[in-house]
Amino acid sequence: MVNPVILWLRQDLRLHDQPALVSAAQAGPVIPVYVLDDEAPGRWRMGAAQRWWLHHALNALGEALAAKGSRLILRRGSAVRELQKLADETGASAIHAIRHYEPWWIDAEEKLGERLCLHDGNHLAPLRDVTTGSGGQFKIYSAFWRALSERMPPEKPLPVPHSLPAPDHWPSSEKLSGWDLLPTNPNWATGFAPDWTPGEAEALRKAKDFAEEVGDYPARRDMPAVEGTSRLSPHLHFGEISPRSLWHALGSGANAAKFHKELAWRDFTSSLLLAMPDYGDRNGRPAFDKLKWRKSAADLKAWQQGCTGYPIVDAGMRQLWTTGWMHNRVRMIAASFLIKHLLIDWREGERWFWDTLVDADYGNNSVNWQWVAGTGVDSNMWGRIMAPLGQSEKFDAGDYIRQWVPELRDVSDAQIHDPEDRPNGYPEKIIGHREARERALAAGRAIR
Ligand SMILES: Cc1cc2nc3c(=O)[nH]c(=O)nc-3n(C[C@H](O)[C@H](O)[C@H](O)COP(=O)(O)OP(=O)(O)OC[C@H]3O[C@@H](n4cnc5c(N)ncnc54)[C@H](O)[C@@H]3O)c2cc1C
Repeated sequence: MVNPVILWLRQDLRLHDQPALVSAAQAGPVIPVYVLDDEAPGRWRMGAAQRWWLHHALNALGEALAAKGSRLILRRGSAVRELQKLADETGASAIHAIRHYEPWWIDAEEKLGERLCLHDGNHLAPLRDVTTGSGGQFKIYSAFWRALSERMPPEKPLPVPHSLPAPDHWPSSEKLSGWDLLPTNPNWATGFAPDWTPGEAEALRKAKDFAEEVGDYPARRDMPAVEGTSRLSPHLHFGEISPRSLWHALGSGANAAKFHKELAWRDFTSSLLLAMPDYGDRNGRPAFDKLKWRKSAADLKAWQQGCTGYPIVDAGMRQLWTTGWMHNRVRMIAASFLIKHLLIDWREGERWFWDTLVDADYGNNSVNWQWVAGTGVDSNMWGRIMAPLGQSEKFDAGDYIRQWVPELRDVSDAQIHDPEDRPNGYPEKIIGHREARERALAAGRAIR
């Protein structure tokens, strides 16, 4: 009898280009398992919007595995404990998994020891190998990109194995419905379903469709009113499509060059976590530890609920609440507004995004928040204060605002970015731009 092997699935919920799956299938009968681990990440346990996604993604993966004569085993608790238990129960000889860079996963991987066979596959390149001349992690994206580009294009994606050998006896599995991942009472996710279909099949379909449009990406990616980006971020976060599959789906021509460069940001943020695992909690520049943040529950709530009186900010925050996603340009504007206009600690915004984004990703979220704040190792730009009204006009956000802020539905193009009359109870500005700017600059000067 050949001992089975465990395939430990995390943010790599796919069958195509799945090196851990391919190796496991070559080694023996495969037991695919997903462990819902709310212990290891501590305060970074999966947020509510991600849980909605996870429920549907696991359903889809279970069906895809069943079509191959396999199953998805579900367990809940500490991943290390549950995997050790499962290995003892089944006599599994090894655990195969794709490498991840969140600090809690690195810790779990170390605890599993020699039993664990790790494979690269969720990034464009193995990130421990993309280093500076002195062997450290890059702190600046442009330098990281130069080093990564030398290794591009990435390796060709692996095909789905023809068959998945099943064990003689399947171990027990928990029921997905028992995990209560979907919101009830109230069901705040009713706006998610029209926008999203979690799962590998949809991720691959979207990548194929986007290949037709990728040439327009540079011109359209900053315009929130048009669908000019791939909207693949939650699929990438949950590993329903691998970045190298996506790279190759779009071709290596000049058309896709800008997109490839944006996709590489994902690799950069994971790579930065290797050097600074607590980046989600700690200023990249310690000088900012002394910054006097304002504590205002009322202002934070106004921002979260999209009631700041700045239409572009409010549209973004309402898009986020309704759909679990926000356009990248608007994420920058809304984040800058919280940090600079309201002078509220970037970590408050980061936590809100963590709970409300379907694509919430420890590396991408923390690095981008710190980048906008100017507190990060990759930016020193406290003084860069985005002007929300100017940004709204520049990127032609009128129709986007009308879509997400119904109070302003009938406002003219001339008025939409900063309506003089505030129709239908739309609030006055929470603070004037000039006043906010001066306050933020003064706070920055005080820590010099
Ligand atoms: C304050 C703030 C917080 C953010 N939090 C997250 C987050 O939690 N999760 C997340 O995936 N992205 C985050 N981003 C980055 C970016 O906004 C999203 O990746 C992007 O909007 C997703 O939409 P898309 O898939 O259509 O992007 P596309 O433009 O189609 O890009 C394709 C992919 O490239 C990667 N990518 C693109 N831009 C970035 C970037 N700046 N940083 C890292 N990866 C990038 C993403 O995986 C994205 O899906 C954040 C940005 C800001 C300013």
